[in-house]
Amino acid sequence: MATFRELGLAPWLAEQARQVGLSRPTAVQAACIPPVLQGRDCLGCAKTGSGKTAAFVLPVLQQLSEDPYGIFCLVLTPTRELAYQIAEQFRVLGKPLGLKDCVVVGGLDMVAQALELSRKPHVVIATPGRLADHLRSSNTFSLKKLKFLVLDEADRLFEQGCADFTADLEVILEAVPARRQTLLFSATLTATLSELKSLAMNKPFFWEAESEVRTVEELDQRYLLVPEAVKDAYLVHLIQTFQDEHEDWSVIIFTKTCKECQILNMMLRKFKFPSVALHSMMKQRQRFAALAKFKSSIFKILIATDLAARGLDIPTVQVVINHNTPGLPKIYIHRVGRTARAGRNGMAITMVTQYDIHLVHAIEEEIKMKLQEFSVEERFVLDILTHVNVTRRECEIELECMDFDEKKEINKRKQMILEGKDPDLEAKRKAELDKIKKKNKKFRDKVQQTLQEQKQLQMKRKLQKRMERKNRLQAKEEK
Ligand SMILES: Nc1ncnc2c1ncn2[C@@H]1O[C@H](COP(=O)(O)OP(=O)(O)OP(=O)(O)O)[C@@H](O)[C@H]1O
Repeated sequence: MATFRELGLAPWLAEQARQVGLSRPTAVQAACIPPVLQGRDCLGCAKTGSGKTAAFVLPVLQQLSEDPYGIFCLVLTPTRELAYQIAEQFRVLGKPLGLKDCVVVGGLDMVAQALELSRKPHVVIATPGRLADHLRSSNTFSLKKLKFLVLDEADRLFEQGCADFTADLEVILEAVPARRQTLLFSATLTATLSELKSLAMNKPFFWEAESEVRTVEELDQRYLLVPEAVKDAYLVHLIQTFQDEHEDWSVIIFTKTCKECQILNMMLRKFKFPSVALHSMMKQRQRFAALAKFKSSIFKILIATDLAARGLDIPTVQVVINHNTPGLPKIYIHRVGRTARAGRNGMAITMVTQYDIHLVHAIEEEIKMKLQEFSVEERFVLDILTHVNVTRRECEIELECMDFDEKKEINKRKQMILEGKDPDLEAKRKAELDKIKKKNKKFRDKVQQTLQEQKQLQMKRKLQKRMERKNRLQAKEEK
């Protein structure tokens, strides 16, 4: 593999990379840095933890050092935590340049951000929502001279998931010049490739790591078949085992909802495990504080929603536990990619209930490999089952007293107002939709019931006939 110098990076930058521990380029860096330096657009698809961030940070810094002006580069990324992580990479690698960066994310003071933007930072790292808000509301900065537009986790930015960035991206794309270099990176680009290609029109260079399997070799991928009702007892047992068997351990547990995340955190704390929660219903300062505590290994367990599924680079994470089987294989790939990064080993354990088997098959099909079973001595789980279930119920009651659901409702309304929707009108629409759904369900149930009854009747008749035939035969034999 070539050196950073051979890829075309300046000596100062190659030296800076070496000093921060990047001695030789990874495959995605070796493939993407030269075309980016040549001025081409780039779409890079490489596995989790393979160094995609430096694959765009390094060439941007090199070009910036040659011709520094205004806001030179804009990086968009789906989560606030990820924005800070990328900014950190720009800072450490761009230290010799005296790089000025600005992070623009939601949940923090907008005025302070507007001031920072007006001071023309070299690089802006932003989540789409907040940057679009700034563009809509102020004219203190311009993106018109931008040289680079980077979309990290590019497929997520264009997905219409629970956070839909489409409207905000439209505002941003209006504000950036058409003549620019566009760089798109993700571990899962392929499904959204055609949409993304329309953004990168400057002799786009597409690179995808050559590999049949979509996850890294160093990752040991397991599943644990558990009945829904005893899931938490298995979880407590797993965590207890890690704690007992390893000196230095660090685990991320992914949950389906914010509420589940909060309850599990409360529950694990009651069992005296050092855990912190990370989900979108927490205040931004709490989110950063939780992540900092986990990164510094003060707390060994991070319980998170899919907010933490993409991009977060915490080298100490040895195990990822999926408390629910992810509904989409893509989410699975990103979640388990929080461990086994940069050549390290790691393990992912996915809890699978009787209702999730089809999801596991979809995951296996996508990643092109089979998950292995993780075995647990069930008697240990049985020993703690009642205690765990009672503790969980206590936590649920505590959370109900904290009006968690009510807060969620308030947040939802706030979000709708921000999106220009009328919450009451939306609620009315939803109620009407629910009514129709209920009616349809009632009809379906009735049809189902009738079919069932007919089936039972047929069975009964069949049985009756069989009995009659038997009786007749018996009577004949007796004669
Ligand atoms: N050339 C290199 N040599 C050694 N380590 C590297 C090199 N490039 C990057 N790394 C390290 O690898 C780790 C993962 O890098 P990075 O976060 O960029 O991965 P990624 O491909 O963006 O992953 P994800 O898809 O999860 O976002 C980081 O800790 C980073 O410092």
